[in-house]
Amino acid sequence: MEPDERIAANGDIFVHRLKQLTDEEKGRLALQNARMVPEAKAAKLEREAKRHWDIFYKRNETKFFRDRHWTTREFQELINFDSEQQIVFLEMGCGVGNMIFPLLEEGFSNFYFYACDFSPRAVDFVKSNKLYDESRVKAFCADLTTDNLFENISENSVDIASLIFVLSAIHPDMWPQVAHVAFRCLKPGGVLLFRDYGRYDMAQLRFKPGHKIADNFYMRQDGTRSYYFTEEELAVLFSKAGFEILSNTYVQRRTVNFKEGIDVPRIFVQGKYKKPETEGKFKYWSQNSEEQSCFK
Ligand SMILES: C[S@@+](CC[C@H](N)C(=O)[O-])C[C@H]1O[C@@H](n2cnc3c(N)ncnc32)[C@H](O)[C@@H]1O
Repeated sequence: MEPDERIAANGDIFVHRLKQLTDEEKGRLALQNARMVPEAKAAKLEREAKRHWDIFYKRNETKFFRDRHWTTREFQELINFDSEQQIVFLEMGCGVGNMIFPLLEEGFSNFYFYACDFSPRAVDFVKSNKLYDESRVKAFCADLTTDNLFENISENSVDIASLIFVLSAIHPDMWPQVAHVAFRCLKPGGVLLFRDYGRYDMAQLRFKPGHKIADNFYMRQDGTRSYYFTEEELAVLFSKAGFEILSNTYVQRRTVNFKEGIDVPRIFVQGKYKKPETEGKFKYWSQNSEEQSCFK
């Protein structure tokens, strides 16, 4: 497949390419279909999603995810502010705070941080971090597939929100609700920063038969789930929620762990989605006529 060029609402050109599968990789994906997760079990995983993540944090405590030190490099929106300007930041699905604590450490004295997750244990870990300071951070429990975020956050009050490796953990049927919650909490002109797993990332290709729930949606051994996105489906999802797509593209990175001798290529999708200054007035950038017809 040739790289595909598109022009974003802000005039940037994206050059991107969906990973090409080798025959061996196609074989592995076909094998995953041989034994799917039974429907009843998939429904139970959905009902117990919060419990599985809470057990995940009980087992792994704060040791699993690394601090996200790349965020200011990848998301200039975090640093392109007048230092006098007061910024309200919300991390949606914060886990143990691997995004906000590196920012707090770097200063960001004009930021007020909100951080929420539906796992009470994750939120407790955020609150017990030595950098947690109630005058600068508020962590609380919220399920992004419901409205309960608004018990702690007012609508139209957030300048920057983030969804970092969170949407993939949520059932696809619930994504429009999550996108809608993000849209509602942002101020007009506010931006949602997004990163998550990309289609045919090595973690997707590694699943053995017995783990696939639906197309590109899998169950891990510990009962948490993961989806692998194309950039098109994210563009459609967030545009339908009312966002202007500032950027939305595959990024290729490597996961490196020298101690364990690991160095593997990864595929993520990264996006910046803006709530228009005047609601309803935005340009959708897709040149795909089928997708465009969704927005007419
Ligand atoms: C892969 S972790 C990422 C955590 C953090 N954003 C980071 O980058 O380290 C996914 C997080 O999403 C949270 N999560 C999953 N579904 C959620 C939901 N419906 N509402 C709120 N949080 C959710 C999980 O508890 C977990 O902390």
